[in-house]
Amino acid sequence: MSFPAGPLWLIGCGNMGGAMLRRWLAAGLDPASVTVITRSGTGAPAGVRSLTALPDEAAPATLMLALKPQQIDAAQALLAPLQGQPQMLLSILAGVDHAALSARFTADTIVRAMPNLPVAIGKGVTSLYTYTESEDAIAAAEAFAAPLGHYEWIADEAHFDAVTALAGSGPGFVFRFADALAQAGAALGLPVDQAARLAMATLEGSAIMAADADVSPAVLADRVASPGGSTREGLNVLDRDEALVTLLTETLTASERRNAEMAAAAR
Ligand SMILES: NC(=O)C1=CN([C@@H]2O[C@H](COP(=O)(O)OP(=O)(O)OC[C@H]3O[C@@H](n4cnc5c(N)ncnc54)[C@H](OP(=O)(O)O)[C@@H]3O)[C@@H](O)[C@H]2O)C=CC1
Ligand SMILES: O=C(O)[C@@H]1CCC=N1
Repeated sequence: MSFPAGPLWLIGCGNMGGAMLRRWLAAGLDPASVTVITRSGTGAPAGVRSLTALPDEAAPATLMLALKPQQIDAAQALLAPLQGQPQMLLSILAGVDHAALSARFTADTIVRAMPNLPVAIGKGVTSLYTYTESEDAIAAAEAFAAPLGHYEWIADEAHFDAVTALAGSGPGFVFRFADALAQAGAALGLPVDQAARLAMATLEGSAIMAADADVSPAVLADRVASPGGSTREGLNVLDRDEALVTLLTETLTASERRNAEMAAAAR
């Protein structure tokens, strides 16, 4: 799948915008077609035009908002003099909904995308949402999403904050789990660096195996747990009163609520 024709401008290019752009460049996007606009003029990959103000040029084919949700008003002010309108406005702003975007920006098509950090290695998850039924616009959005890893369309925008909590923030929770696993090993007396290495390699192998398996992670967990053995004793702790499920439900609920707050602030 090739990238849509025409220029791509990014407003903001930090942790996430930078990760996406670097992946696109690695997948063959022409750096000469890309412009990054930030306040500091930093963060753009080599070969990409980096500006601190809107250029005196016609609107690009694709305009991506990659600054913080709290910076949406600054983006609106920056883009006010834009000449014409982009074919696609791609927003990765957590929480900020289609209505808030369309009240501030004009584009042939507005697409919300919620990536996660592993897009940097082409193993990300990107959730997409749009009102449009234009096949060309949908194909253009998918052309940007495909090099990033797994992507799917979310049918109901009301689910977008939950999707953001699960997959957008998810790597943060998984990284924290990896750290906790290592800390728990160290608490049992293992050298700290060895516990960290073992935890990370265990997570890597388990994630790859679960992703490729034809059975659920729950079934795989039971395969690790020999009857009467030690894994079952550990699983009993995680399963007692659904402790882990309860903790993660609370975790996602808190993130989802924050996304909703940011959405409300942007309306
Ligand atoms: N980090 C993640 O894992 C994920 C983030 N997101 C979303 O991605 C967006 C960006 O997050 P993240 O990359 O982490 O944030 P960062 O703080 O790393 O990056 C923000 C970028 O916006 C630029 N910026 C800030 N203000 C302006 C402005 N007024 N005009 C132009 N550029 C500006 C910053 O550069 P400068 O300061 O030089 O202007 C910087 O390049 C957020 O909306 C977030 O919800 C979505 C999914 C996952
Ligand atoms: O923390 C945030 O607000 C963003 C949204 C998903 C991941 N990072």
